[in-house]
Amino acid sequence: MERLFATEKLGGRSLYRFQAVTVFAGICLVLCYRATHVPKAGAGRAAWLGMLAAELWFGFYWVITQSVRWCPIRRRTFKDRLAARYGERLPCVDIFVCTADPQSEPPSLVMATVLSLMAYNYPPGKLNVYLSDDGGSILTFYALWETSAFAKHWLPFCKRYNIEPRSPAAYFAESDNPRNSRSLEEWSIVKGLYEEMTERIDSTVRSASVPEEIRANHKGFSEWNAGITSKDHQPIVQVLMDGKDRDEVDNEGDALPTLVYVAREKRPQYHHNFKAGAMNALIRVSSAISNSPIILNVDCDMYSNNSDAIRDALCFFLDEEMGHKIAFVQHPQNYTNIAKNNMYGNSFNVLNLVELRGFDGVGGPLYIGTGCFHRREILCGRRFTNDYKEVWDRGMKEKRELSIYQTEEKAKSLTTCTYEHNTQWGNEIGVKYGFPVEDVITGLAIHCRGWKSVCNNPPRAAFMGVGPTTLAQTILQHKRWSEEAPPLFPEVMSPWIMPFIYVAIAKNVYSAYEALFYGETLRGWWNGQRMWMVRRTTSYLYGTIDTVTKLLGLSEMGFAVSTKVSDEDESKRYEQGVMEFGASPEYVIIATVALLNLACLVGGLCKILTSGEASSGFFLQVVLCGLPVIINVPVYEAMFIRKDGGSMPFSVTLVSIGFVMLTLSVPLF
Ligand SMILES: O=c1ccn([C@@H]2O[C@H](COP(=O)(O)OP(=O)(O)O[C@H]3O[C@H](CO)[C@@H](O)[C@H](O)[C@H]3O)[C@@H](O)[C@H]2O)c(=O)[nH]1
Ligand SMILES: [Mn+2]
Repeated sequence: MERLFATEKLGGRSLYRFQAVTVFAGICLVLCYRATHVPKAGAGRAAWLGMLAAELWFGFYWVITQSVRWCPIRRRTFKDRLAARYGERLPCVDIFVCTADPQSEPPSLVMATVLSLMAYNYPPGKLNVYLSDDGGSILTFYALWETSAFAKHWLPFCKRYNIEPRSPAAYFAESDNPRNSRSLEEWSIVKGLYEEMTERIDSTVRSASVPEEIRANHKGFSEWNAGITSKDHQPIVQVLMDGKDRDEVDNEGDALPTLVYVAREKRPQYHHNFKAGAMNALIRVSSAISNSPIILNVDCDMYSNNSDAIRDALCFFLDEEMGHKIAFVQHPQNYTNIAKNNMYGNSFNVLNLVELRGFDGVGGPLYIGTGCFHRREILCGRRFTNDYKEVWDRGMKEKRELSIYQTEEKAKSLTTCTYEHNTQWGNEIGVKYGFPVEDVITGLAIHCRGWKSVCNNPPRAAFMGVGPTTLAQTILQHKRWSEEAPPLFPEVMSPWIMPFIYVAIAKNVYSAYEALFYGETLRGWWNGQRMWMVRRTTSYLYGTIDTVTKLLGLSEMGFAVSTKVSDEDESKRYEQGVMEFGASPEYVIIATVALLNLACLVGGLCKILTSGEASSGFFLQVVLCGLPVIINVPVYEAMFIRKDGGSMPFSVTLVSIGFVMLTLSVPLF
């Protein structure tokens, strides 16, 4: 039987492999140099030990990171074969969207995501969209209620003109007129309706309350009585559209997807486990309402950009030869709002195009929390066995046994605070608890149970999201995701200098080449290097400290939701590619590191000039300080030149100068 997908090796890897192997050889030589050049006690032994540790660590890092990049693969799907074999006899799909806070995640943005997912090119009766609202907010519920009405215009419009993308926000932002001139009149009507709806949602969110006359329109509003707060409320489950209801049709008389609002119970005395907790509540709520064998989950800012993505994913799951081994199909995270030249290093081209595919070549990519199709059974903890048969017609029943009201009540009982007590939820079942990167750990656990995963990256990206637009947001995100002395180097004329120079140059030149090859700019690569430095000294440091204090039981895990909007000045600077600083400890670290490098460079140059030591091992040290100084130019600008609202606050500059003087005054070894 013809396969539903093809796997191809990514070509052109010989250059890469040459680079990886020779750099590795270089690292070995560097270590040889260390081993044969041990300074006498007192004469820099401590610094020598520090360098040795750093080089050993780098060697280890090199072997680990290169092994997953060794043989990346690319997948291609054959949707025509899927159509020929199955027609519209396709499985039901449940789609989960998570939102947490109407202030940092504006409901109108979330609704554009919801609409894009409802509009998939897929039998609507088989689609079920669930919105989890961890903010438990009537504003979000109101926005979803508006959306259920607008969907009746939007869905037939999308299908008639076969438009892409199907997020109305992204679609109308793309151009001022429709690509298909036949649709002009309808295009204007739908656009008008969309803008009016967005305006109503935004102004309701601004006023922070829903007027009485609107509340009268749907029974769901009555859930919000006076006492409700986002941290203290009963479970709420409201089916806003029922795909199984024959009378529920769009403006053309076609069936509609099911649309459900979910706010799991929250009480201050119970831990809610953030997004992982929301996902597990959704798994159970959906099992009572639609129980589809396939689950797609996206973050609220990740809209569907390719209406065929479900059919694409099914080409993997339904493939006769491999499908039964595949637990999940992960799509890369693409962002629409990447600043010029990737200022904050948030463009993941290389990650998406090399690393996810590299993982795919060795058993499957990680689960990265969004843009991922799972099989329900496997997400719920099933181990791999060769004889497992998926029940593809799950959730297909024409009629429910319970009424909608009874179904909602049952679903509510599955999302109470105590439901999971003394169960395996969050451990063996569902998404794992206790890690800020719940997604990665959950994916690894699935691999440990014997399953494989695949990475799919169709030519038209399946999902598009909003990346962080300020430095603070980026540091925060990466924090969550992670939880000089006497001549140290060989002299310029010594042959020992070769491996040092080779490792440094080959690694960086190759990484720049790779970035260019995958569509970044040189500036973008350069900015990415700066962000690596910033992240290593802030996010990962904080993450490590957090993890250690948590292990010692001194603090608890948190999940700070990243903001999806920024103020006008901030956005302007973001668009112009000007970095945004502020007054908190991470900026002190950034400024101190930058100043220290500058001080070392100046010190080193002075020493060379005054004592003519240019031929000594100092040369490499100066280069090593010089590079970070060049990379840090935007930081010096923010400290000493810029005067705008995003420049480095004077207090931060002052404190970091203090730190630098303190460091330099301590005699090292
Ligand atoms: O208590 C919470 C906290 C967050 N979220 C949702 O989780 C998603 C991700 O949160 P966000 O603040 O956007 O974090 P990011 O760093 O952008 O998320 C990335 O990293 C997370 C792990 O740290 C993954 O879960 C995400 O899928 C991945 O996109 C959003 O839709 C939130 O609404 C909840 O539902 N409940
Ligand atoms: Mn996000």
